[in-house]
Amino acid sequence: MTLTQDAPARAAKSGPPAPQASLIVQGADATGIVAAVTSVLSGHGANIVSLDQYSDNPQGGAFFQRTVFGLDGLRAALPALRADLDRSLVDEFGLRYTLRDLSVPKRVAIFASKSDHCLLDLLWRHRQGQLPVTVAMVISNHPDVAEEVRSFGVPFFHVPCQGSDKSAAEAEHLRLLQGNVDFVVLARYMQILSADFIDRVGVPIINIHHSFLPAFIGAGPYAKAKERGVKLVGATAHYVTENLDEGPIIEQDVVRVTHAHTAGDLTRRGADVERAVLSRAVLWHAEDRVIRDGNHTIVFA
Ligand SMILES: Nc1nc2c(c(=O)[nH]1)N[C@@H](CN(C=O)c1ccc(C(=O)N[C@@H](CCC(=O)O)C(=O)O)cc1)CN2
Repeated sequence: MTLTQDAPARAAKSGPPAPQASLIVQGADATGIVAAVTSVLSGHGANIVSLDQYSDNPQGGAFFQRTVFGLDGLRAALPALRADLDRSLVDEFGLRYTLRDLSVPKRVAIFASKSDHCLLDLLWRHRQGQLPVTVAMVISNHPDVAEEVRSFGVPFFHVPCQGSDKSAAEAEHLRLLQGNVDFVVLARYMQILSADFIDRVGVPIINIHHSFLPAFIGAGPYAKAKERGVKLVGATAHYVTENLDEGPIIEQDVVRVTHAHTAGDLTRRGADVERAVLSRAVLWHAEDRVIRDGNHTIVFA
């Protein structure tokens, strides 16, 4: 007869849940990193809520880890936590890390042009509480969506951008953003950003491209897809670099189409995919689930 003794039920902590933070670690893989992270966190009385890790080579390559932990008195503890993480992860292992209080949502600026489906989808999801961000503003090179954006209580700025010289528009963008956002989203914004702007804005920029990259880079992908006779159309959310539509991919998806679909049908079917892909990418970025590694990403979704 086997007697089993259930472990005594641990009494759940009463009161509000402890504030949570994300700790993102990346760098050269080595033995002992996980132990170092958990040792620092436990030494401060933190409770690990989730921990995801990826090493790209068992023989020693790159190390990526996302940890979410809860800690009462988190805000006051952050300086001492950083000091211990600096000593352990940076000085001992030569790693990079970010530590962020998840109760402070990232601030995002959304850029749009005439197609408004991705923009309005993000604003609707945000109003529903599905996107843990603060929408700081919407900027568009067309005035069409001004009233709808303002109906969500979000500031709207019309910054015209015609012709090849975009320097005046980009200068105005930088003035509006003025270091007051944590990332930018291009929600079908149809202007190519200069390398100078990308450098000076200084925060990640997420774009939704309306094709399953690397197919059909650039403008008019649905017309190109119809011409090619594809059986799938898709969308790709990626970080923006100066190389058009070639930045690190965050998320993709596709939908089936047939010979009977017109280019307009492809556009309409693709729009649903664009909205879903962009909202997932924005959510994952907002929750520190995406780690950039050169022109690739590691996504702990
Ligand atoms: N530096 C980058 N800028 C932008 C990227 C990028 O990856 N790197 N993505 C684009 C979005 N995009 C496709 O998803 C795209 C937008 C616009 C064009 C384009 O040819 N635009 C013309 C003007 C078109 C117009 O005025 O209607 C241009 O800018 O000269 C191609 C692809 C956003 N920017």
